[in-house]
Amino acid sequence: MIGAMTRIIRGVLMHAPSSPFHGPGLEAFSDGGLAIQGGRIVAVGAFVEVRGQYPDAEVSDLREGVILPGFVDLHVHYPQARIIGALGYRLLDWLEDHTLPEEARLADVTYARALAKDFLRGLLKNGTTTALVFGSHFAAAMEVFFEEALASGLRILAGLVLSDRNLRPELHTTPQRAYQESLSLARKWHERGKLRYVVTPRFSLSCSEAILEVCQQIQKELPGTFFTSHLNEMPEEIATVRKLFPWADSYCQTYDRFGLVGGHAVFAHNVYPQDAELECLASYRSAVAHCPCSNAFIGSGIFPLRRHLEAGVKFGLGTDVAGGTGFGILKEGLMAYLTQRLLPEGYLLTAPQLLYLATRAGAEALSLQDEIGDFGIDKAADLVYVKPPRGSSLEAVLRHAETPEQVLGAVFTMASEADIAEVFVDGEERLM
Ligand SMILES: O=c1[nH]c(=O)c2nc[nH]c2[nH]1
Ligand SMILES: [Zn+2]
Repeated sequence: MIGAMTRIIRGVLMHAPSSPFHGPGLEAFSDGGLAIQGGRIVAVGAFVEVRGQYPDAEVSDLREGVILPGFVDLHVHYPQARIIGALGYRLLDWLEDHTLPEEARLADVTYARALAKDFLRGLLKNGTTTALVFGSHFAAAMEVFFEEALASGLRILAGLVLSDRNLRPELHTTPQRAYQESLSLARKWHERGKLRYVVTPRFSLSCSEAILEVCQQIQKELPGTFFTSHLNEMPEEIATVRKLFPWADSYCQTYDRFGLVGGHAVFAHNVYPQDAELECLASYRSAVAHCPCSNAFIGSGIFPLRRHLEAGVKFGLGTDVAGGTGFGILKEGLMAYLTQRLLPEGYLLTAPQLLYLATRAGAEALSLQDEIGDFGIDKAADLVYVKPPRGSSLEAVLRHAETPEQVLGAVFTMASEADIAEVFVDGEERLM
């Protein structure tokens, strides 16, 4: 049935199907074609060749901008979509005075549903088609979140957030309730469409050993579920965790003791890892969500990117809204670049590496590299069309760019939400 129900997207195509940290990585087509059937990519290459394979296909001409794979956000908080931009805090007072009061409002399901819509729209408008989402402490808020996520068509991994100490009473659960509510949500939503369930203790600072045991139990009962939490974000936080878990040699061990460091685990931040913690993460093939805007915004510090690379720890990018500054993964790429420049031992990131971190590395962190992350054959046709408005400064720069690296460098440096002209999820336009 070659040619039937096929659509070709024509334009400047760029993707990073392999790691540009270990080879060239970038593949670009200045007049490319990407053929889609049933939401899947069936051909990619020079337009004339793809057109030759599918002569009857409908062609969408998107030659005024750049087409990239959908972005992957490895760490973003649903309850915090409306509280971005609080200046002047550090992590622990930001949580107590600014963030947890807002999270308590999700006890109201009507509020939670409206917020879920704002949140999912925020992802889509910024070109994020897959996200590992930090959820709410309220099971009813997670029910409506999953309903909205399913309707959005986005690939969303999320779960009920668990804590039983050091937050505020409304946000605390008990081990028994945590077990029952998590299992019930996971049984209903895990692997429903593109949704996946994520076991989510907030961070060791707010969890008893009994809660971490419950997390282990849930993962045993539901193999294939994911795991996420925070790790080594700030010195004050790390010192408190040390006091709460005197038997642990490291923050990472507070999770490892309960079997929570595994191949389906993503830890946010890891700004201050010990060497042994990097070895532990690498040996389990766990991943790290690097959130450079958040790390700067709440003053956490600069991510030791080179040490992660050298230790062989997988990492991708996260916006960490609302410790972060917005839903834009492109901005995270730029901030990763800028913060590394400021470190004497910083890693000089290239444009192809930023693209990889924004797309394929996120897919690998979630073990979804066979499904998303680049334009490989049979993958979901999740695409972002970056097309700056006529007369904008980015448009002028792109018009004069001579190489794919220059184009990508300008996109990461200058593009924002206003430049995301269209987002395709499973081959369908989602922004109008
Ligand atoms: O950046 C962060 N945002 C949060 O909401 C949070 N909770 C615990 N640790 C955290 N770090
Ligand atoms: Zn976070």
